[in-house]
Amino acid sequence: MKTVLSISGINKTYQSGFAALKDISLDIHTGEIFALLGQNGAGKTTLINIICGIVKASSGVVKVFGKDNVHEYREARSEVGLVPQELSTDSFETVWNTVTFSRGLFGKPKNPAYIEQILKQLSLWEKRNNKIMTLSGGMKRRVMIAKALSHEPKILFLDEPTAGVDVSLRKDMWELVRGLQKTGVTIILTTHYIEEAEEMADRIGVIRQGKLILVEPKVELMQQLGKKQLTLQLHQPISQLPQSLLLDGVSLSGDGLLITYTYDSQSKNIGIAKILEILASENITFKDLHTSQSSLEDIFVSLVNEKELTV
Ligand SMILES: Nc1ncnc2c1ncn2[C@@H]1O[C@H](COP(=O)(O)OP(=O)(O)OP(=O)(O)O)[C@@H](O)[C@H]1O
Repeated sequence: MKTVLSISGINKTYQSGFAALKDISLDIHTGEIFALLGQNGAGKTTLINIICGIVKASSGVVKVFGKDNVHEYREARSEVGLVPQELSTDSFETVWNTVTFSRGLFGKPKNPAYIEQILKQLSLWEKRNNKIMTLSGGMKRRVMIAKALSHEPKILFLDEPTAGVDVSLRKDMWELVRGLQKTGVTIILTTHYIEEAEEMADRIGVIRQGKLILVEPKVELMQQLGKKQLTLQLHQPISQLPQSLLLDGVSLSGDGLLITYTYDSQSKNIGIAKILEILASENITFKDLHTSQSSLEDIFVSLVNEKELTV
């Protein structure tokens, strides 16, 4: 897999002395959608701003298509588009002028056919002559995307693309991002919404208190998250599990009253029916049984709340 963006050993300590990023290293692959998850203040925007050259790292190296984003700033920056969290456009300008002007800022020659193409792709063509102030919030967000795409970047950063956006617009946005991916753009987005990462991402990174604590392909993460648990509350405590139940995922509580069986739906496991059969054959009776399933949300919350970093 080709690496389009390589981040190594990035640290950022703000002037206030606050260490916002701690030794971040990450490679982004061609054509993937990478979701960076983290709570408020985790460091997501700081990282994106460093990559895009808006904030200076205290140490570390960022390379965009092999170009150092400090020493070869122009080349590196020309490959990157950024849709910032805050909507900032000149309200009195038209959509067309705003997007065209943005392209000019990167020193790219005029290309009306390309601008037309992205405005159509973003369903903004009908509004091309409208002043930005006359557009709805969702349309303004699309204008921000059009601006970010105006100089034909190969990597697009979307910082909280759907913050404060209603459900239907969020779905439209997802469609749009998938469409961009099909045109060969690599996409990195930050989000608070777990479902957004679940829906969109090929890989997920979790950032907590300035540290990148996990990077996983979504499918693998979902398998971890797909864990289920069966809990059996016994009538009588037992001192230890019978030999036939000494299996992976089966455990007994300290008071000998609860047997739990944790399994993941994808992998082979001996099955609930089998466990119940063994219990019956061992004359172990239970008065209650319940199953539970951890969600992506559970895992994420437990990851970001852990006091000490163990990963
Ligand atoms: N210019 C600055 N000076 C000092 N501290 C800053 C500065 N900018 C950001 N920070 C701090 O760095 C930390 C990371 O902020 P950042 O904006 O990167 O977080 P985030 O993960 O994007 O959060 P959110 O989801 O709320 O946007 C926060 O504690 C923030 O207060």
